[in-house]
Amino acid sequence: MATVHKINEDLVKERQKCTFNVQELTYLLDGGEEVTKERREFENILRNVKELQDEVPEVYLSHKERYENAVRKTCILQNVRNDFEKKREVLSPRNIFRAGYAVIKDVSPFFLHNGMFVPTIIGQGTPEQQAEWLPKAKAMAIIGTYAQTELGHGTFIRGLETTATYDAKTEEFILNSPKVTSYKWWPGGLGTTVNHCITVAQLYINGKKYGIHPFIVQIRDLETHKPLPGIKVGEIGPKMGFATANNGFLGFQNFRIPRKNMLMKNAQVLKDGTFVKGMNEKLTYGTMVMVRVNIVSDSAFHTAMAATIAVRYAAVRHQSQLKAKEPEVQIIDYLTQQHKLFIAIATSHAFSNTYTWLYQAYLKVVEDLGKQKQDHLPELHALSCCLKATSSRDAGVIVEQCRLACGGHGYMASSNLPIIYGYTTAAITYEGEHTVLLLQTARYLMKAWMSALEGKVLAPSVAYLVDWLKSDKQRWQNTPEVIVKGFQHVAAGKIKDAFDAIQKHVKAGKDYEDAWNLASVQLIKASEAHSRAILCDGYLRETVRTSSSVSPSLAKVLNHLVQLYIVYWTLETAGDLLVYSNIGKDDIAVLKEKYEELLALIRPNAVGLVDAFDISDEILQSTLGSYDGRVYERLMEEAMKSPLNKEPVNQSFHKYLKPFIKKAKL
Ligand SMILES: CCCCCCCCCC/C=C\CCCCCCC/C=C/C(=O)SCCNC(=O)CCNC(=O)[C@H](O)C(C)(C)COP(=O)(O)OP(=O)(O)OC[C@H]1O[C@@H](n2cnc3c(N)ncnc32)[C@H](O)[C@@H]1OP(=O)(O)O
Ligand SMILES: Cc1cc2nc3c(=O)[nH]c(=O)nc-3n(C[C@H](O)[C@H](O)[C@H](O)COP(=O)(O)OP(=O)(O)OC[C@H]3O[C@@H](n4cnc5c(N)ncnc54)[C@H](O)[C@@H]3O)c2cc1C
Repeated sequence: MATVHKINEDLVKERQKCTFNVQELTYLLDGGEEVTKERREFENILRNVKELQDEVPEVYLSHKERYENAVRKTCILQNVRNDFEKKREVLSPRNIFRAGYAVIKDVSPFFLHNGMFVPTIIGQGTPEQQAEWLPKAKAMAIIGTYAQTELGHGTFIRGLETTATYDAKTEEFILNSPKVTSYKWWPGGLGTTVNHCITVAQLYINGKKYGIHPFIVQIRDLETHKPLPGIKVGEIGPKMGFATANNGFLGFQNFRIPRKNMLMKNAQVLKDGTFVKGMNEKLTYGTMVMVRVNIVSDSAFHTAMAATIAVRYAAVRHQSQLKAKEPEVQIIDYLTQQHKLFIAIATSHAFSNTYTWLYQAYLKVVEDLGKQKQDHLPELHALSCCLKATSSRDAGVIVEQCRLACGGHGYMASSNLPIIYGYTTAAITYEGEHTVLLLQTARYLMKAWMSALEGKVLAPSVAYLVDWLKSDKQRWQNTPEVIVKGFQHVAAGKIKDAFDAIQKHVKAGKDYEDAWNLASVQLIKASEAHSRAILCDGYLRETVRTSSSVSPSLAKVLNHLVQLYIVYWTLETAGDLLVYSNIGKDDIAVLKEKYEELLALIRPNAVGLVDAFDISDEILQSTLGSYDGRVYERLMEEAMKSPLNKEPVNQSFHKYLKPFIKKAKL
């Protein structure tokens, strides 16, 4: 029988202090009691699968062993999931995504199968293609990835070099990787796991180039798993994180695939080689839009993980005295510690709320596209780009801040903060590099500004530009609503400045593209300011909306969190607000006090708030963040698992140290 340990006394006291119902908040964050129950049930089943327990912590395994262990466990996870779904409803993707952390610890080699391969078939395939590939893909009879990036190009996908040349005689495409730079590079699971992939390649028909399109390609034999003739595939080697994601490379040499393997929901190639244009060529980029939306949710989860670890640890950890002769204090009682941590909790809520409305906006666009309507696509693209960029970047900063807040122990692998940092920061680069995505949003903002100047009606997310042009700056008040307006004024002011800078360069004789480049630092600042205004506005609106449907005690805490988020960012961007809004120095002084008040109000609920994220110990994988708070015992237990502690004297002593010391004595 498993030993039951006492919960750390500080954590017991913290939980007693909590002023709201933790369970109620968990249900709210999950999207309903049923979702929470489903998640807990599934996590509970996984907890009891003996084969999923690691005898040796993964960190001590070699690169190869780690990967093999991840594949072994991912297969078990998939089987458990299948059994679960036979008896009950299909698990929500977010619940499987969370459970994956309990099993794989790092990133699953199947990550891209569920995350991009299946969604691309759904988003880019015709009904016939879906009927052919989806059942096999969903049942995992075939396993796939998304192979777009190449050694030479990741951002500029119009520059991809893999070619798909149509041969009308055989009704096939011939895939080729003409140069080393045209090799696919990065796709998760490609290294040694998948047997299929979506390959994004330049289409050629009768010597004419038709741009990039997605193709389903089988790359390995389904029986032997050997690469098919004409395929060169392998793993790219160790990275900063993503240790078990099995990222790979792939090259083609006259590799033929049937015509029906080009995903043709948008553009089509007919048997005789006629090219039929799609409604909008950018719809080929649809999977990326979907993943960018999902990354906002991932960022919320990664931030919640780091906050849970660091807040519980801060409640357990005592260090230094505030007053002489008094006991050492819990480090969570240092205001500087609260400053580092409470924003982490609020940020996770901000991203969850943002994801909720952004995902609805995404679904609406998908529905519209089904009716051949694409009016909201540019706005969705602009929003998904800047919110992916800002949420992943903020999450990276927050996770690192949480690590620093745990002092030396945060640097331990067993805290799990390094792995969380690895996958959080990867998201800043993948699915569209940070700066590049901000610049995509900036393109939209420049057009919106021009439309505002022309008096046109703007899309809701940029409608504030019209208000800004119409009215004088509003009289400042230190209320969340007026502060959000202030963020909109900053965004509008920066958008105007960037626009004017471009115009200035153009007037001075520069090409528009050069003028754009010269103004691009201002453009990304405008995009960042726009993101912050959107995040604060959306978070505030969602909080007001949900507050009416939850208990008053919870509504109060949610209100403290949203205020903290807004005031934190006011103080962080005070310089900008002073330039672009009516805020005064005195208002900032008042807000500094307000911020300290909010920290004090949140303090008794800090542990309750991270408990409400309801991240099980198996998912958290952290010596510092476990529910029972046995921090020191767990650190010691984990240290004892080091292979170096398995023998009293390591052989290197006899081999190297002893002769070395002897020589030194002579
Ligand atoms: C253990 C079990 C686990 C189970 C798990 C279950 C999981 C389920 C839940 C899953 C949750 C999360 C899953 C996450 C999976 C994450 C996997 C991550 C791994 C990483 C993958 C990758 O990185 S894939 C590769 C991504 N690559 C990129 O993002 C490339 C970035 N570059 C681009 O997008 C383009 O090249 C760029 C947009 C920068 C430029 O394109 P270009 O064609 O040159 O266009 P422009 O000239 O700049 O613009 C022309 C106009 O087009 C408009 N536009 C551009 N893009 C879009 C678009 N996507 N949609 C609409 N419109 C677009 C642009 O705005 C311009 O318009 P304008 O009017 O002319 O201004
Ligand atoms: C962990 C991880 C997993 C990945 N998984 C996959 C996968 O499964 N499938 C897949 O296809 N790809 C994958 N990728 C690749 C990823 O999508 C690309 O790395 C990403 O899109 C960035 O492209 P890049 O590497 O070419 O960077 P680059 O574009 O070369 O960026 C380098 C620098 O140049 C700057 N830059 C580039 N273009 C511009 C511009 N127009 N204006 C201003 N600055 C610019 C960037 O801001 C950046 O600072 C993965 C990457 C990582 C790190």
